[in-house]
Amino acid sequence: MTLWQLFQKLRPFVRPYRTLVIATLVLTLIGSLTAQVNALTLQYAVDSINHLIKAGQGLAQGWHILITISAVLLVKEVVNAVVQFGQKFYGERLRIMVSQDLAQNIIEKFLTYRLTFFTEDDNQAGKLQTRIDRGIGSLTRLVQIFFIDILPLFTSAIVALGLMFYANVWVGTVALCIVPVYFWLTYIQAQKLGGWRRKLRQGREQKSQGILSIINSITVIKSFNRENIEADKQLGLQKDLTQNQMQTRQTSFLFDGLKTFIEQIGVVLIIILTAYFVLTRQMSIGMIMYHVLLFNNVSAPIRQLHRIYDEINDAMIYSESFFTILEADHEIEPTGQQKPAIAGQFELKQVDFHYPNGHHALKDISMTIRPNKITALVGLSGAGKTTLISLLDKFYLADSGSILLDGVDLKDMDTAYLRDHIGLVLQKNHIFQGTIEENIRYGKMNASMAEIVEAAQQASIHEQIMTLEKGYASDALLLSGGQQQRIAIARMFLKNPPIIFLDEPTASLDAIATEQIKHSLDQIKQGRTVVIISHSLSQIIDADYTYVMKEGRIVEHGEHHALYKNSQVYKEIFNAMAKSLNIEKIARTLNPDEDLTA
Ligand SMILES: Nc1ncnc2c1ncn2[C@@H]1O[C@H](COP(=O)(O)OP(=O)(O)OP(=O)(O)O)[C@@H](O)[C@H]1O
Repeated sequence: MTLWQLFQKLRPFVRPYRTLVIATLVLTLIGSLTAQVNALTLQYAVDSINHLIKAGQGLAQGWHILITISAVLLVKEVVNAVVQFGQKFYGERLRIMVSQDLAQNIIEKFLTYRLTFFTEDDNQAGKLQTRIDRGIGSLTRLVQIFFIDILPLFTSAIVALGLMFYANVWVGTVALCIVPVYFWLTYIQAQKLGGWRRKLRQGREQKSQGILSIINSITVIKSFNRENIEADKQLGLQKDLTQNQMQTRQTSFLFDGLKTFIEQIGVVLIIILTAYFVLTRQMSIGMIMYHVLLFNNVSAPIRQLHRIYDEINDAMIYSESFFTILEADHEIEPTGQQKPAIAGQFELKQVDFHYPNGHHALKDISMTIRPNKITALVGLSGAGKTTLISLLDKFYLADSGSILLDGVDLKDMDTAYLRDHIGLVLQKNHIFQGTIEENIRYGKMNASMAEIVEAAQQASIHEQIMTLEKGYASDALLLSGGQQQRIAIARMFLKNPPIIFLDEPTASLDAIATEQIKHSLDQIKQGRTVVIISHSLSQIIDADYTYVMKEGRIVEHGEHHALYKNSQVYKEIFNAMAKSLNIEKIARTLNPDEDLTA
């Protein structure tokens, strides 16, 4: 991306703050004029005093000069203070507002993206966050650099150069000739530093990632006694970082020295040239100070050039990936228009699905999920059960074949409408940062407290919530895994949808909680379309109809008894589940007197 393209992309974000931009520009112009006042005043002071001395006059006649200088400098300082404050304040305000809009825009945008976007390798949680953070950081820095650094400094430099040319073409030309040398040195410096600075940043990121990883894996590290290995890993990173820092500093100091040298040569040349004009009576002596101070204003922005160059380069790199995310319109979740009355009958016809990484997860799936019935999906790990539910919820679209809900193709159905009618409880707990109340309310944003309590009671978690000091205002993330799962179930009770997908809803619960929830789930299953994935015998037996999946295909289906009698895979899985439960021993424990072999 070129700088011009970058500015074009930033324009819509800056446009709403036109007044701020204009105010900053006006102040910048005033600032660049006041920046030249010192040079003018000093020239006036030197020439006037020189004139007095030549005329044999003293302090008595010079008072007015001192008063004029003091008044001019005082007014200039006051104006300058106001201008600088306004300029920094408006510039900073602009930066903050643009940063806020960029952040909000990208969040609003990627919330509309389909699930495949989030499962792409480049968009994993940490990576996506870093790309967004860095993008916003560098883009707002660019706005800041432009309005707070570049614009005032360069305007002042151009005005100073103009004044030098106006005073004398030769002096102006000397000042102008120094600029390309400076530019060239800065360019080389930025080139050399660019790579190292990037490595430095990467090193710092790796270091903080490393610390994070240690904190996250502290239990494993300690249980394996691997503290020394982890410390050594960090030492390696630290050494690279230190070496990089030293190299960066070395180069910086070298070039800073070179640039100061060139700048001083410029100053000396200007003094010599102006002195020549003074001695040949073409200029007054005050012009020496005048030119030196103006030249200082010319070289000031160039001194910062390598930093600015570097930051612009960074901004271009990071903002590229930021805008890739922001402009990924092809990732926007597709939606149809239809909003039919939902009875809850799914019809799948020859559905095929590949994940974005190419994994063929569903193959030629044809099945019917009936309303008011419980349909179980059974299969070994990785068979494709969760994937199938994801397609029913339109998280992914089938590659081929069709999925109909009450006769309407899911592709033609309004996606938000569809999801309003589906309740999803997954095997992983989905608890947001916040209170228990907020977490349950997620199922129905305008629910009353009474409804929330009722939902919690249905999910058998109310009593436990009441034992907490803060009750429903307690931090939901502090609950145990089982309790969190029941909060998720309460959320679904509150949503009260006609279709329910349960993906191992009791997998993380203890036996008693499972039993309590089983009762609640039995209640909510009434009169709805329920699809349940479970490795629990009792839940599978309860299903009205069962589909058995293997390696992405439906291999068997039927009602429990018939299926068990006539199937292979189902029988195998069912027997294995029963065996793992050690049913014989359990039965003997429960009925010690019964002859189990009879
Ligand atoms: N986001 C993904 N990208 C690529 N492959 C995936 C993704 N999610 C799942 N898979 C793969 O698709 C296959 C089916 O996974 P799925 O989660 O549907 O299985 P499952 O039957 O629900 O298993 P389990 O009982 O362990 O939850 C697996 O081989 C899995 O590795």
